[in-house]
Amino acid sequence: MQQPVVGIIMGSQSDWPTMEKAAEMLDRLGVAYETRVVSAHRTPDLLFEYAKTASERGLQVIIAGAGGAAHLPGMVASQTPVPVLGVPVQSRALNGLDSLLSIVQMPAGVAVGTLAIGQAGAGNAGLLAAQIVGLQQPAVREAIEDFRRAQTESVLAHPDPAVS
Ligand SMILES: Nc1c(C(=O)O)ncn1[C@@H]1O[C@H](COP(=O)(O)O)[C@@H](O)[C@H]1O
Repeated sequence: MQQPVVGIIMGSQSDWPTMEKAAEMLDRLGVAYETRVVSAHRTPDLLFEYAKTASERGLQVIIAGAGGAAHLPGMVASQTPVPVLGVPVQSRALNGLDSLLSIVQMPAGVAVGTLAIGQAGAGNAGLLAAQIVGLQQPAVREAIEDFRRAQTESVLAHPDPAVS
């Protein structure tokens, strides 16, 4: 098995239906990844250990998804030089607006690249992670170009909606 270069982490097992979209994208683009449940609130020691060892373990990007009081991406970013992409998971109470604001409003000096709420954001986090990894892996760059070509062809294959 290939050494993972992307870490997909999430605050709870309940985030997996969202975060699996990131995994699916990485599978499609041929990028090796690992998945873990890590929570700033419920498993703080594990969070610190995960973030502090990420770089030496070969991770090049971390995708962190969390919902509600979503402190996970920011806390991970504070403990590693590896770039962190944050995915706001859609919460039941506030539809993910709470998650989005928690992740996007980082203080200056600690960066998290924030994606859109929910599955679309998770898929795009996978794509963006692959683009970062692709800077050093030509095969991944080619897979991204193939993906884009297929996407364009699929849009063009559908007829335009009729105007009545
Ligand atoms: N936001 C966080 C963090 C964190 O930021 O560390 N840990 C768990 N959670 C979030 O709590 C929500 C509910 O979790 P449960 O479904 O386990 O109750 C999840 O969306 C998770 O990401």
